Amino acid sequence: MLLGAIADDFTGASDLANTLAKGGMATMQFSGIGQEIPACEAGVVALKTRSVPVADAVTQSVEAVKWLLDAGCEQIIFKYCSTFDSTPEGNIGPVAEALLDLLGEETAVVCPAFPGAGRRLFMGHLFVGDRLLSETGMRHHPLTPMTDPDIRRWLAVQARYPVGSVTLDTVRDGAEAIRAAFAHERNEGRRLIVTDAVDDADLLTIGRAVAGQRLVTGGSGIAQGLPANFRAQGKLSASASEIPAVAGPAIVLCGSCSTASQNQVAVYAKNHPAFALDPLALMRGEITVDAMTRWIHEHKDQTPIIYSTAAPEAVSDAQARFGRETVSGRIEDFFARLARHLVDTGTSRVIVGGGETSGAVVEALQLPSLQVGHEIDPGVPVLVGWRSGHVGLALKSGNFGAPDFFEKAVAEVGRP
Ligand SMILES: Nc1ncnc2c1ncn2[C@@H]1O[C@H](COP(=O)(O)OP(=O)(O)OP(=O)(O)O)[C@@H](O)[C@H]1O
Ligand SMILES: O=C(O)[C@@H](O)C(=O)CO
Repeated sequence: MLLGAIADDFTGASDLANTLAKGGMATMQFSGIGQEIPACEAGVVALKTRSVPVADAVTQSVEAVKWLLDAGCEQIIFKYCSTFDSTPEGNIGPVAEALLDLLGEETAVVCPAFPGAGRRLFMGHLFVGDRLLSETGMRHHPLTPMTDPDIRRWLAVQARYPVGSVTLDTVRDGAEAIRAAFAHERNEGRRLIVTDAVDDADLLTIGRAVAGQRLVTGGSGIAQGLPANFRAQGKLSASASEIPAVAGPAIVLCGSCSTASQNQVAVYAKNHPAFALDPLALMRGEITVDAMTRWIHEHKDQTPIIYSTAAPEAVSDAQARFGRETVSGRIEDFFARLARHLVDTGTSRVIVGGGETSGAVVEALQLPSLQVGHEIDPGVPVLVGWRSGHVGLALKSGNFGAPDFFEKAVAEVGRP
């Protein structure tokens, strides 16, 4: 393995794995660490560290990176969300600083931009489409509400060391200019350097500038330019990886409350049986995995969707009654147990909406290694794992995908 990555959630991991696979690297996605490593050039370890306590996120990230280094990785990517999902405590700053220390690097780029999904960084400010981050639905995120679009200021609250900045004018001056700007920031004692990128060409330029740096941090966009650095050194094989076909019943599970997910659920529910999981009923123990499975099996020919997706007011109401972590945990746990029960009773294709939800589901399915296949929509590839048979998956980040994403995913997951 040449290039190793840790991602702070599972959909983020498959988003990054998708970028690396499209860049021509033989790529695997791992759930946690310690398993046997199949032959590959890039490996992305999916963690579930976005919303855990800071110390846990740091420990898990450091352990995973040590495992990747042992596997031979020359460069490490720390992948977080293209909407920089984090809180004033972390976890992006503390994890990035711990990795700098581990890797013996003084600086690392910080660039969440992903223009293909409308995330652009200009003058340190993050935009989603034509809106500042804090003016989008991210303001109401159930776990990491993003209320400040200035990534330099938001990261500075989390970080121990002063935060640096390289703006678009320098990026457009080319890779040498970026390297010089990084050196300047380092001399000023600034270690994490928020770097603007507005289009894919900017990300490719930044990719060239960070060739040879041990740590790169960002959204999946930052990885676009990295395969070329390894190819230029003659280190990549030419063969494309292939995934096996997976036939059999599919299920759609959505625990994401993002604006895009709300629309996608509504579109899918027009033509498929749909069950809205009510968090209050779940908390009262009125919905069981057994009962849900019976309902799903009755409708299995029409590929039903189960969703907890709800509007911000309903989410706040449930959180106010039971506490944010408690209600999130209960919903994630339900989806996880349901997915495991379904796969163990014949479902072979699982489409999940939401990063935390995907993490809970993949962990419950105990799929240590996932092969990365073709792209369904930007940032969402088809994945295939093994649990007493092949299991096809799509893990959709909350805000990714076209309105008809779930319909498309049902058609694409399982296709080799
Ligand atoms: N109706 C609800 N009320 C309260 N919390 C909910 C509700 N539905 C889902 N949740 C919780 O909100 C969180 C949503 O996070 P998740 O990462 O799955 O989606 P997302 O943030 O939209 O996706 P991504 O992280 O990929 O952008 C989960 O912990 C989930 O259990
Ligand atoms: O970067 C993104 O937006 C996604 O890969 C993600 O991490 C959402 O959970």
